[in-house]
Amino acid sequence: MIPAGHPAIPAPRIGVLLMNLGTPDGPDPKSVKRYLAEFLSDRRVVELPPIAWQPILRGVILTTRPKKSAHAYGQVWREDGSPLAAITRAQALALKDAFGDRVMVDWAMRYGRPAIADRLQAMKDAGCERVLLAPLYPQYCAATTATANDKAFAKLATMRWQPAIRTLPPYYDDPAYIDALANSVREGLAALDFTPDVVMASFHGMPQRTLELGDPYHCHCQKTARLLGEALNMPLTITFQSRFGRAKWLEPATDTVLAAMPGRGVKKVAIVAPGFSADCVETLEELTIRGRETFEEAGGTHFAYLPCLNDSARGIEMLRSVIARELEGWTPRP
Ligand SMILES: C=CC1=C(C)c2cc3[nH]c(cc4nc(cc5[nH]c(cc1n2)c(C)c5CCC(=O)O)C(CCC(=O)O)=C4C)c(C)c3C=C
Ligand SMILES: [Fe+2]
Ligand SMILES: [Fe+2]
Repeated sequence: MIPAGHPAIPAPRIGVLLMNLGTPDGPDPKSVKRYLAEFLSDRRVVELPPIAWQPILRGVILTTRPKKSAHAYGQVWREDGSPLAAITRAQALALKDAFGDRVMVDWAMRYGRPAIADRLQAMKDAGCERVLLAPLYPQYCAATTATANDKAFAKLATMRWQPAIRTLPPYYDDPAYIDALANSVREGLAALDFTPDVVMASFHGMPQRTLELGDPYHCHCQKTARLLGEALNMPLTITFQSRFGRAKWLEPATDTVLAAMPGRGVKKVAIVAPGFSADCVETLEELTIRGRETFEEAGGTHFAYLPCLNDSARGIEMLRSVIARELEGWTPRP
């Protein structure tokens, strides 16, 4: 029995915390510098000893890149903020409606705001005794999935009374994800006023060394592209974008392929970015703006970028189904 005067124990709730990468607070060099300093100091992202890396980061990268990146962000910034943050927020709201009162859905960013630690605390304060951490990356990468989970676990390490925790596994080959992508690409292609010679699947890159050290990201991307191609019944050209730094990154590089295709007679291209759960600076600026320029300057005549699943009805239904499966058995106590 609860003694008189003791606060009633609230009904146990389930929390789902969507976690994405993070983005600057504004499209200005100062905000971008703060964001990049945190992001690129993460040893899951740049796997170099700090004593070698920090002088390069502080001396060269943070004095040159923020201005260039701020320009890129400025070209895609929306009235409601950074596309990545606005879309992740919209995904959380839509999933909240989909799950109803039983589940508290919230969102947080690995770098910047809203912080994972704050949102996890808010879930605990709201009575969530069970929390699913959901890194929104279909393909597992230590630099994205693991570091988001690490950040949540670091907060849990400070809690006396932790909620029970599960993490969302990567869903790169989940039929719900492949079907949603295939339907979205089919619809996108049908709406074009041209038939592409090539459909490209561009994934974010990572250093080649990371693959050699055992990161499954490259294999996950390959499998997603194979299954998507099979579902669409068409060959896809897989490429890796966003190369950073001097080390060798996964190949073939998206920009190199775009520059070479027109010379080989490929003048019409459509690009999809299946590794991004939300459109962001990497898809909206690097692919849609710079990718198009590269392709057209090389002689390409038709270019289309097909959007990510974002908070579309089929994107939300896909997320709902992969999340719901991980919540099984977590029915509230009577
Ligand atoms: C989807 C998976 C991603 C992987 C894998 C990844 C690895 C990775 N990224 C960098 C460096 C940068 N990435 C940047 C932006 C960015 N990266 C991802 C996703 C992955 N990154 C997203 C969703 C975004 C967009 C963020 C946004 O605000 O819209 C940037 C910042 C932009 C810029 O200055 O160009 C950098 C830098 C490294 C080194 C890396 C290594 C494994
Ligand atoms: Fe990145
Ligand atoms: Fe980029």
